[in-house]
Amino acid sequence: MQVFLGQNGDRDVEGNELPRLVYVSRKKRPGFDHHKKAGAMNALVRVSAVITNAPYLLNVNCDHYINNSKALREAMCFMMDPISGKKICYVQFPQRFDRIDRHDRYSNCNVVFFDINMKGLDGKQGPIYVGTGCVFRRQALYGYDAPIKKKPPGKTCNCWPKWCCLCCGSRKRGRKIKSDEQKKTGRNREASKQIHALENIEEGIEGIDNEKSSLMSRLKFKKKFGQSPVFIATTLMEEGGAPKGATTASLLKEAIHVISCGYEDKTEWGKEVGWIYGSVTEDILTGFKMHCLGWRSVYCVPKRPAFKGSAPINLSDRLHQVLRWALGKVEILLSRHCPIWYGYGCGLKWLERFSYINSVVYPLTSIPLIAYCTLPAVCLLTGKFIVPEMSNYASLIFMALFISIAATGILEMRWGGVGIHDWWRNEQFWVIGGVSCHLFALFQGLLKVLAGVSTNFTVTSKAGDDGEFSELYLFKWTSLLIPPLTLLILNIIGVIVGVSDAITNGYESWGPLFGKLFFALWVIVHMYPFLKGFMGKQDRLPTIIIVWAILLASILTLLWVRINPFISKDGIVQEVCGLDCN
Ligand SMILES: O=c1ccn([C@@H]2O[C@H](COP(=O)(O)OP(=O)(O)O[C@H]3O[C@H](CO)[C@@H](O)[C@H](O)[C@H]3O)[C@@H](O)[C@H]2O)c(=O)[nH]1
Repeated sequence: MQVFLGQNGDRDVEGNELPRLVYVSRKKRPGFDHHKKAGAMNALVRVSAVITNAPYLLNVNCDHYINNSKALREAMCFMMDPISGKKICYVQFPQRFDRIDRHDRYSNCNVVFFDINMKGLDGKQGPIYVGTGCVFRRQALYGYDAPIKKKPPGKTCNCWPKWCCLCCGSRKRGRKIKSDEQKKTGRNREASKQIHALENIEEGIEGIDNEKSSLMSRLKFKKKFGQSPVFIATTLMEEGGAPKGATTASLLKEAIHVISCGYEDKTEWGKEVGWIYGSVTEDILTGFKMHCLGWRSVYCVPKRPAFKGSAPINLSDRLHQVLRWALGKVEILLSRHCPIWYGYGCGLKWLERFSYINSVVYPLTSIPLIAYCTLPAVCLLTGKFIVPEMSNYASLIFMALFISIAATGILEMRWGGVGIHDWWRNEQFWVIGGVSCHLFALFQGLLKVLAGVSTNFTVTSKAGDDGEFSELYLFKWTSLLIPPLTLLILNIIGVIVGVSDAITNGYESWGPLFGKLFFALWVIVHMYPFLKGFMGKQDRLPTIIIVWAILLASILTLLWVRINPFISKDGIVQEVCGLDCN
């Protein structure tokens, strides 16, 4: 751990002490699970509590930077709002990126998510936490319930002195409170318990009360937060501020203690406290737990982007990033924290739950999506049609559904200020990612749950500094490319076979062909950015792709000849073709 910018506290021109920069590098013992980013964040939460104990924390990825010096003040406006501020656990800013290619080929900017979905969630219980560009209330990270709304003045309880603290949720230092929590239910009880425990431990630490109950509370706190009394003391200081009377040297020593390897053993860090472990997308899980405790979050979108960062601009890195996100969601879906069954009877609102469910089940859509992308090619190759004949009534319902989906899309785009180009890129990458990353994530997630095969948090490779976008054209082979490539080739072969079939069979076969071609071409245009990703700068296909395409085409041709070998079941039918061969 190194302290920069004035070990002894430098001062600005007005004599105010300047903040110090403390660089922390965790000890990582081999064979120990350090919980990657979530573990790193938790270590930082503890160190910062011991050194400064600021009541608010800013979290930014290592490849992100502050782009708007006023952003933090905007976040504080929400946090310190006298009416609604106390219930806010975090203020999330949208992720914005530098060095993305002009057309945002792989939908890196995620505009639909950041400008439509997140804004929508802000009207419910708040946006989900996306891992960076987020200001937290420190108390919310300690696994406490959100504060309960104060009763209007007329209804204030007057039962002073005995039960005052328990009923009204206010805290009075030094006053002994009898434990009567059993009478209360749900959140009220939990909040009261915490208040009671806080009272006791505070007294214990200051040496005022050494009774058995105080000892019990202290044990409870150690079980929750670990063995550092200094850290525990800081968790009780809601308004923040460094522990009084401690020297810098002793605080630094304590800071090193709280990031030691085994500090979190047998504590609730990563389970109920701090960043939550158990998923490679620790961010969504952490935010979800806070919403379950009744907190609300806020989405803040200043005109000038608050933070900016880099994104993986080449196809393979982008697919790996999407794979990790989807894998994290499958891990949550199959865990005890799945929003379908976790956290009933607590502070999570129904619509917020619904959106969390939506954000963890989406990898499952890869299965129908693959079927929909394969069927057009199958239809073209076998001559059958994907859509069955429909009655008038069914067509009406079909049209109504289609129109309502389109209308929702248009309205969302208008309200969110999203352009058609961004929307279309999003649609394209949804299909590309859906048939590859989401499918792989589903299998990896199942393997993890059923066979215990662990998953890795690999840091995403991001764009470099060159302005040439050379990385955009970089081709890196990965097995994630196989499913979309196969579907693309299948559909292209389907189109070729369908058209050549129509050419040989004459004028009447063109009509039904158009319907079939429509669906196959729909798949192909969705895959267009994927195809571009293969071409590189020179617009040339790599050899491996040509080999794969030839192989696939040969297999399909052989299969087709086997299934439909140009002869009827009764043997070869000889027809007069009308040409005079002589
Ligand atoms: O062992 C680790 C690994 C990662 N990190 C940090 O985690 C960040 C995110 O990693 P990266 O691979 O760059 O993430 P992204 O692909 O950009 O992923 C997004 O999605 C992740 C999972 O949902 C979140 O953790 C990220 O914050 C969010 O930006 C990095 O910048 C590091 O700051 C660590 O501190 N320790």
